[in-house]
Amino acid sequence: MLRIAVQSKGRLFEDTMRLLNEADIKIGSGKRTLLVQASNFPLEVLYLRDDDIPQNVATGIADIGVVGENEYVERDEDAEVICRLGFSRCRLSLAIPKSVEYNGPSWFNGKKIATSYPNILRKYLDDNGISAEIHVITGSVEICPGIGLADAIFDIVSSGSTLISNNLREVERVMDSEALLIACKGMDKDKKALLDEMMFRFEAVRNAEDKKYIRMNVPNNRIDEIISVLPGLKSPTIIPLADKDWCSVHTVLGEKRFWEIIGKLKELGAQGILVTPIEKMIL
Ligand SMILES: Nc1ncnc2c1ncn2[C@@H]1O[C@H](COP(=O)(O)OP(=O)(O)OP(=O)(O)O)[C@@H](O)[C@H]1O
Ligand SMILES: O=P(O)(O)OC[C@H]1O[C@H](OP(=O)(O)OP(=O)(O)O)[C@H](O)[C@@H]1O
Ligand SMILES: [Mg+2]
Repeated sequence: MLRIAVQSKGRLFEDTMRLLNEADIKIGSGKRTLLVQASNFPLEVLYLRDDDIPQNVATGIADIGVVGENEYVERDEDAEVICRLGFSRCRLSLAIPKSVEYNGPSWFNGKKIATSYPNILRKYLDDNGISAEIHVITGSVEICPGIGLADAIFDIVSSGSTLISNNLREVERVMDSEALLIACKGMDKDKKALLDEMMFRFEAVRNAEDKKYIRMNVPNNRIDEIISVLPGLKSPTIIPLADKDWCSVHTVLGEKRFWEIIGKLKELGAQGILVTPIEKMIL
């Protein structure tokens, strides 16, 4: 049985549960139960505060865990990164009161900076030869300059709206972050096999994420031209229609050039173009 540490509530919870759900791993929603077993996969979920996830994984209390890169780097625990998950994207930045003039990182010399990430901040200050005081606070960091607790802050920024509503402006972007899947080093063979199975499923969902399955009717005399604009997996599927002059072409399109390719297909005479999402894709 593999044990995964998941944030019990907060920003990471829903996307982590969605990931497990997409891999067809079913977890009951036993409210207030902190250890829940999946009904169709040898996995149990240990719900924790995100701050505690790196240590619990490093010490093998949980075999794997989902945690923000910011927390993983801050805790500096001996767990390994298995993959980047692409959600909970944010950054750790330095911000100062918006009316104050800023002349570069040396501005922070002699200043007091409030943060929940003292280790990452200390490293940044040392790397840049800045001598500043760090005031550690576990939440509501953005309020600190406004109440005279600090001159500046170092905290998570995503849309920037929390900074704006506290009259702050971002001046240095120090680190980008996203959710990570981390694992205990030296997992045994059986657990490693379960992790590989989970990774295979995640991969199948991820491969399909920005892809669409498209079907269209095409006049036979334009098939070669149509195929030349399609970037399909190997080559498109072509199915004859009852009308002998037409056929149905099926393929997979990425979202990036989707509308450009659809435009070309229409120009080349494709009709009745159907677009459907793909749930999983095994390459
Ligand atoms: N505004 C945001 N946009 C995107 N990602 C964010 C944002 N705020 C936080 N995150 C990411 O989500 C993680 C969890 O954030 P959350 O605010 O739920 O943490 P928390 O309050 O420390 O929760 P806990 O109670 O588990 O300690 C952060 O460590 C960060 O990686
Ligand atoms: O740039 P923004 O989009 O405004 O996001 C940044 C804010 O989001 C997080 O807080 P959250 O909203 O999760 O509340 P919390 O302070 O209770 O964790 C983080 O601590 C910042 O305060
Ligand atoms: Mg936390």
